[in-house]
Amino acid sequence: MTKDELLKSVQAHWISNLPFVAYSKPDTALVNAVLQKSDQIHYTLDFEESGFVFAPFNNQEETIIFPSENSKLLKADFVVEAIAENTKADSTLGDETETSAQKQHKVLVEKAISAIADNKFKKVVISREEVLPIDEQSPFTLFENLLQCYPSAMVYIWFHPKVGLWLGATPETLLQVEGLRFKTMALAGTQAYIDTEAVVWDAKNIMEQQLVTNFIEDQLQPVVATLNIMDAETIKAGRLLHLRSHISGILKSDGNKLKHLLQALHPTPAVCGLPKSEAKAFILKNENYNREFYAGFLGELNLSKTTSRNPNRRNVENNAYASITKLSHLYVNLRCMQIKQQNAHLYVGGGITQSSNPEAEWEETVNKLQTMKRVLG
Ligand SMILES: C=C(O[C@@H]1C=C(C(=O)O)C=C[C@H]1O)C(=O)O
Repeated sequence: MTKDELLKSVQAHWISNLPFVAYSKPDTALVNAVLQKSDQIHYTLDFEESGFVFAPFNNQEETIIFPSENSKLLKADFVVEAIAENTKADSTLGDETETSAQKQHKVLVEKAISAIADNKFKKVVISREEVLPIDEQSPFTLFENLLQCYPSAMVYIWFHPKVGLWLGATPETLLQVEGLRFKTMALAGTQAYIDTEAVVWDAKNIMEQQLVTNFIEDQLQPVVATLNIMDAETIKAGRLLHLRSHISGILKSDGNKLKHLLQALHPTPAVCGLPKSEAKAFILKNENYNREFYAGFLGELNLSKTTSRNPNRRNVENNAYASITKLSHLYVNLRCMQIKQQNAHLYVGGGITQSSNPEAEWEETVNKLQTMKRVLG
């Protein structure tokens, strides 16, 4: 199946008002689609089912799943035709809108800095929503633009008639598990990409990313048999740079319940703060909008992968040794937007610590918003 054929099937599903997701995982030339056969909303409670999940930021709320058994799965190869990333002009808003949004954001950042000074918490991620008209653009054109622009991101378009239509290109893995092996990352710290990845990071960004690494380490320690944490490295995501530490290891055989791992990790201080419950309470009370699925997570849950222990021996006896491994690849829902009527609702945030500067934090959100604005044309 070609990418165009896949997208045609997905669009037909959309026109029939049925739930679907189409996505491409980082650095793969493959688009997948999951087409749910009815418009029912299924929730996962124990993360034991197989399917595609879409979880809100607020971990007290339920996670939607398109169960594999109720869905049709499609796959197609595609070729990234050109890196269109630098070809589109940045769009800007009128001054007036920008000024009031800017003021509101800075007031909230100042409030967060005061709360940190009062020892209420150490870090909190403050975010905002920006609404832009999209005129007649089809969400599928936006999805194709995202695929072209961000081959190293998890790019998706997700729809449920009772929930909404979301698109994104996220650089952040929440958790990958294959059998007992797992991978995650501590991603935080941001600066604009200006021609080079060989940059120096200031103490604020280094500390911000270290807090995320420490949190993940503490949360995983009780459930892992081995844990490897790599040194932080600079990575490019669109026209931004972040600090990232790869974290991997092997889960204890009795500690691999995904539900518990996800409860331990989500939401990480990369999108919420530290300590988690205090930061989350501050966000829910003070942000000027509802995050819904922004800073939640999404991806494949418990897909089956059959591995033969000895692929060279094609005999009957060998089949007895084939084993089924469960595979989950989950990503944090960042650099995303929701389409409502003819508007795109863009979501963006940044980590606030004691040494944050409100003006610089505003600029950071403006830079991050370009990831989505670039594909809006
Ligand atoms: C919260 C976002 O990004 C997160 C926050 C970052 C930061 O504060 O520097 C960097 C990467 C992400 O972990 C976002 O893009 O909205």
